Amino acid sequence: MPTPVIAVEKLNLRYGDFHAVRDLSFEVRPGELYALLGTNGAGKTSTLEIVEGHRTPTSGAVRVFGHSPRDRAAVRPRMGIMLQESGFSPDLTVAESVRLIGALTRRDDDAGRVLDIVGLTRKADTVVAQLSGGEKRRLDFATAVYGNPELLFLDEPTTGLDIQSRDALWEAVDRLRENGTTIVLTTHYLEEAQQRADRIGLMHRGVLHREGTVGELTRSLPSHIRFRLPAASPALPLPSAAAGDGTVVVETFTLQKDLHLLLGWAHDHAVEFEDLSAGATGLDDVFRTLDR
Ligand SMILES: Nc1ncnc2c1ncn2[C@@H]1O[C@H](COP(=O)(O)OP(=O)(O)OP(=O)(O)O)[C@@H](O)[C@H]1O
Repeated sequence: MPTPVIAVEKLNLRYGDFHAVRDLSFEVRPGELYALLGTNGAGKTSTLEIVEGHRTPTSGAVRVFGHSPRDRAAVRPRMGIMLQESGFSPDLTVAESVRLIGALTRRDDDAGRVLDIVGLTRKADTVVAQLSGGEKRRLDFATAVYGNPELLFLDEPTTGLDIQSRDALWEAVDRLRENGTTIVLTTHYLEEAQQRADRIGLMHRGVLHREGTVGELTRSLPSHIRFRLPAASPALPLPSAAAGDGTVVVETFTLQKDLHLLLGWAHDHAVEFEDLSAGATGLDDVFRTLDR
């Protein structure tokens, strides 16, 4: 097993009396996209702030590239950070902001190159105060990827972005991954994590509730087949439940087989299913199993 890029062991964080992160342990391996997901207030941002070196834990061990995250000289040049809220100076231009933050990372790059990635070339001379919310997010991303960091933190990167900007952002992430960049992602857009994460850590109330690939997290939950039946249909060949709106729901761990059986039955009985849908279990189903 290669040395992890991030190693977190028995991390605890208290805000006064409030125990926000409890005995959290996880590793992020070289080149993987690790999604730290969870419910509101689960402790994701607090955890990332510690790993990024912005916050001191109450107890526990954190290593980034084998160093303490507080060892700025060793760690900062190797990581790019896209925070949830940007801290740009409103009266600097877009290009000046990139150059300033780029200089702080001590990585070399060209401001024009990263602005091109996020489609902000035409705004290079605009002051930050005049950017839209989505443009500020894109500027955030541009500064995070300045100099192709080995480790990239993306904290809810696509919130407020239109579909073209989202696609452009993920395309840029894909290119970084081809070069071996390790990514840590938090997002509430579960389908983004479902499509892209190599592994997922699922946090709830300060605890790492579950961890694994999407397959590992969803395997223990059934898939659903949903449809409406015309009045006076014969009895179904499978156990089913009725949802409040009259939809019939079949829960199954063998989706393809049961769907085949149902469609064959419908054909034999000349029954037309209305609003038929069949879906594999998603991360959203896993989230719904967490109590509030
Ligand atoms: N500075 C602070 N002082 C006191 N409590 C805090 C502070 N920052 C965060 N908290 C609390 O710690 C908990 C974890 O917050 P955190 O921002 O890490 O959660 P999160 O998982 O990122 O949530 P979200 O998905 O809503 O962004 C929350 O209950 C929050 O209210």
